[in-house]
Amino acid sequence: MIRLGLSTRLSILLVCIGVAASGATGYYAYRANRSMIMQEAERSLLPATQLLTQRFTTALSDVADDVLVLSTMPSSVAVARGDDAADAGRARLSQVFLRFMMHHPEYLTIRLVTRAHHGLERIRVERGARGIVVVPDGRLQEKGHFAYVFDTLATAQGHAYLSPIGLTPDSSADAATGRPAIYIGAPIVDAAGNTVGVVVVEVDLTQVFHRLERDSPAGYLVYLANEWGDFLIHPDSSQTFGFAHGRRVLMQQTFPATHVLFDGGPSSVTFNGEAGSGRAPVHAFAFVRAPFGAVEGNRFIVVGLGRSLTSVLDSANALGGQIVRMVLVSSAIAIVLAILFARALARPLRVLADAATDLLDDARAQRLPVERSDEIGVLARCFDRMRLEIRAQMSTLHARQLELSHLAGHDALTGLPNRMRFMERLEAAIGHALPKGEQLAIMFVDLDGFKQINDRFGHFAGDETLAIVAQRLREAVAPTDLVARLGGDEFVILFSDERSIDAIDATVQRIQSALDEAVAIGPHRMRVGASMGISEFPGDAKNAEELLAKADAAMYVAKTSPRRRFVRYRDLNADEGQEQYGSVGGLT
Ligand SMILES: Nc1nc2c(ncn2[C@@H]2O[C@H](COP(=O)(O)OP(=O)(O)OP(=O)(O)O)[C@@H](O)[C@H]2O)c(=O)[nH]1
Repeated sequence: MIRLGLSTRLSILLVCIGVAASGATGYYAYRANRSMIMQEAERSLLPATQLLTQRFTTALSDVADDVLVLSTMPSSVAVARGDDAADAGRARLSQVFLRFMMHHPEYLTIRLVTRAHHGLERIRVERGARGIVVVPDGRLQEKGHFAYVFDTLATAQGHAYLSPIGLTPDSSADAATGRPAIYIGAPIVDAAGNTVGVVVVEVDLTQVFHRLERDSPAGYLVYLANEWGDFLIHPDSSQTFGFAHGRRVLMQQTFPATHVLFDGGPSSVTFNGEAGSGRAPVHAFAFVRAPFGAVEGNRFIVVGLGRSLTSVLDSANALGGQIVRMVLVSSAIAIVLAILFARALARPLRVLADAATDLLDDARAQRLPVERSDEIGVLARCFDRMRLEIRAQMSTLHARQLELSHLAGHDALTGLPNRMRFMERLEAAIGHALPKGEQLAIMFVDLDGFKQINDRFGHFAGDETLAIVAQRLREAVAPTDLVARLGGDEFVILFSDERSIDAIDATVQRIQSALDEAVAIGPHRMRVGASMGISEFPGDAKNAEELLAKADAAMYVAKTSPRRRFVRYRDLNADEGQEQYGSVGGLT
């Protein structure tokens, strides 16, 4: 598995944070901008809807004004009362009605209905297939059972009655069967204050609706519903006047957000398609409830406008694209900065780690950021102090180790290598000489009569003597030769250099001369003799132990010989008088 360094991991972390932060910022900026644009579109839609509503109600008010004018004409009162002189007046009034019909193509009928005779029509002018006609008396009907008659009769003087909007029945004007229509009526009140009849105008709303749609901005969807929610205007005409075809298509079902308008809540509501209307999410909607008519059961209408948000959201989407580019650029910058920052942070740590890896490397230690004033600087300074202390401790320890090692391999009294160190050096020398076929020799030196010095002058004098002998032996041999003390009064010398081997006899002479010189111990002067035995590699032995034993044996022969101070081991077998050295017979 690849192990990532601190710098890499820190870079990845910072990059992730940077990219996530810029991405989240961009995303929320886009969302906020989009919802702001949509809310603005909804808000701006509301005044347009209110204006449209006002136009619709104004159009109906104009009709109501006409009706009120007609109902207050003196001839209307006379005709409604059925005065005998009214026939002439009725003819004139019919003409007035006719003219109103001519000026208002949306009027389907204008009726004057008397209260008497079960609401008998006294005048009816209607728009038929053959144009506007005054209906002859024979076709006039009793209308007292129609709501628009008895509701208008119940309406106060000076007020107009507006019927619910419905489709014109078959019995209406021939040319307008099945069209959206409304009855607007006003009571005819005589001088005594009695309501004697009504004037009712039947209005074809098709043209009003068309005008509303025409007046609304292009591309807008127009909706109109009655107080129960039945669509009267809908972009899809099959959704309108469902109640007339035995099915209800209700605004509050199509747009659940409009429920509040029908439940007596606020008089307007705005939302967009994303607010759960079930419509395409690319539309903003505004719906306004407006009072309509004055009679119970005929209370209000709801007008709505829908606006496509496609063009509005285009700018949001353009901004979204720009945000994506900005996020990409800022992410790239974040990546570069994160890498630089992580490296800058990790570099001093790496220097610290390098210095910690090798405490003895001064070049690495010199790169420590000790001059920094931050936490890393504090850490570096602490580390540098610790490093110097460790180094000092290590030097001390090393010196002690060397001392111990020296003590372990040297004799404390004479300072010469001891037996153990001598054997190591001898084995090493044999190992070196063996493959090269070289020679080497050792000399065993044992003092004569040393015990007497101890006994006569004390142990201290013996020690002094041993130290002086060691010094003289060292001076008597070549620098390449190794003098060691085996213990007691026994010394040994290793000759590994070829010239030293050749000059052994001369060396023996020098040793003897050196030892013959009296040793001064305090006021006393004494002589110390020595017996020497020499063995050679590879002639006498093949290994260190054997070589030493044979030098010892040769020395022993010399010690026991009354004439010889030194003996070569190789000479022992050659000597015929081995019995003369019988004490070494077992050593060979
Ligand atoms: N002062 C002193 N005496 C030591 C030391 N080591 C051993 N000795 C003594 O050295 C003496 C050696 O005895 P021997 O081997 O009989 O010595 P010698 O009298 O020279 O006899 P030969 O070797 O047989 O000639 C003993 O008395 C030891 O106690 C030492 O470090 N210092």
